[in-house]
Amino acid sequence: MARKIGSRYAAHQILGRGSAGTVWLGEGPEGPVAIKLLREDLASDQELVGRFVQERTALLGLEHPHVVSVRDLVVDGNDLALVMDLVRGTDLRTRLDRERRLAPESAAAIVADVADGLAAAHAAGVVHRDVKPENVLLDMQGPLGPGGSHRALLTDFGVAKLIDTPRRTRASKIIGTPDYLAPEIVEGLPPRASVDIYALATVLYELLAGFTPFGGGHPGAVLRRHVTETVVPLPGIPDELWQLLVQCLAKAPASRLRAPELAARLRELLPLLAGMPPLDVDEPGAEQPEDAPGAAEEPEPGPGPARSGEPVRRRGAIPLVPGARPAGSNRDTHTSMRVPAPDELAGGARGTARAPRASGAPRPGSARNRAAVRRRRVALSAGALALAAVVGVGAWLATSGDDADANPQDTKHSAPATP
Ligand SMILES: Nc1ncnc2c1ncn2[C@@H]1O[C@H](COP(=O)(O)OP(=O)(O)OP(=O)(O)O)[C@@H](O)[C@H]1O
Repeated sequence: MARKIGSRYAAHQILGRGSAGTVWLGEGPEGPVAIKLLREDLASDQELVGRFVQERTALLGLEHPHVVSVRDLVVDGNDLALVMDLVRGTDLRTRLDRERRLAPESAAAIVADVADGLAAAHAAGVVHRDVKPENVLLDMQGPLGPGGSHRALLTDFGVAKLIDTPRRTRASKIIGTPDYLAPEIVEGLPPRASVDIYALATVLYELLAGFTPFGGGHPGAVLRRHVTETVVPLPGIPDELWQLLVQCLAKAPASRLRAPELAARLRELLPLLAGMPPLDVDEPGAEQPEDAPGAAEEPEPGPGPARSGEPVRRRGAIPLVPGARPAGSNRDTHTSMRVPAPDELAGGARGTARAPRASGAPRPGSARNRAAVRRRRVALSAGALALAAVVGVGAWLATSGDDADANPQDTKHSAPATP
């Protein structure tokens, strides 16, 4: 039976669940819609209410074929709901979990679409701050694009922010998902449009490789790698595409391309990439999870294909919403965390990021390598414990809100930013 949402909408069927609520297939006065309904037990949570309002605010007046439009915000008793354009399809994470890696042409076409959506958001003065495969929807009803890919749309502007909000002090809090966080965010600088480019380049790398360039293990180690490590080339990637990736993953924000240029450059590359199969990249170092603090108690594999054909499980993010992980979901969600001090970033909880290797090359986690890994782990454990102490789980969840230009959701104030 349909559930009424306010006076104008009815929710018919669950399409998916996120950390803060459920997305329903619904009906409104103008036809089918998607309705994101805040979980009832979270209705009194000002932080999450702020996210819903923020999403509506950020997208006011933004209409673009590669952005999911928000049509309405409904407040009705305990119900708080965002009414969005319905995208008939799936999200990019689901597709990536299913296929492990995408063909370069398809990956480039999807990322070009998202870059177009970002270009529109940036032109409207909005930085998304949480670009990741979970927040890209694929429209499977529309016509197919290059490489047989579906039109991609950027969604979930719940932590979006106006680009030029003045700020007085260095940020003390990080909002985002560790694997996709630009180094300047980790260093406490204000989020500019270039953070979205870095995150989107990370997504492109992930679509091609099956894992993110700096992900895996303890969140503190992931943050540090963004700042200190350089990305390792993917075997078999065409040089032009690699150069584009490297430029957009530059540590210096000013060196990255802007969104319209990224979209254009990717589209120029499509003929070159046409017909190329997915890259032959095998899983990164199998020793990865063992190095992480607490890894012994958590036998989950790191990024890369999971054992026994299970979907990939990524660690490294602590849900912003306590107890919010949807049943059966292995998704990370965005996180609110403390900015590490410079000396914390300089030291290493772990050695280097996982080096991609061509399929068939010796596995870093093989018996041959295990003794060396063990030796290295002993040497690293002191550093790992030190970093875990300063960037520990408790700190991530209990950050103090002294960020000078924090969003409503950052500081638990309820007033939304206005454009
Ligand atoms: N506009 C939409 N049209 C169709 N399906 C949607 C739409 N928005 C979201 N969904 C579906 O609902 C699911 C949950 O979306 P939601 O934005 O709540 O969560 P998420 O982004 O996966 O996680 P989180 O909110 O925790 O970051 C998505 O994975 C997608 O499958």
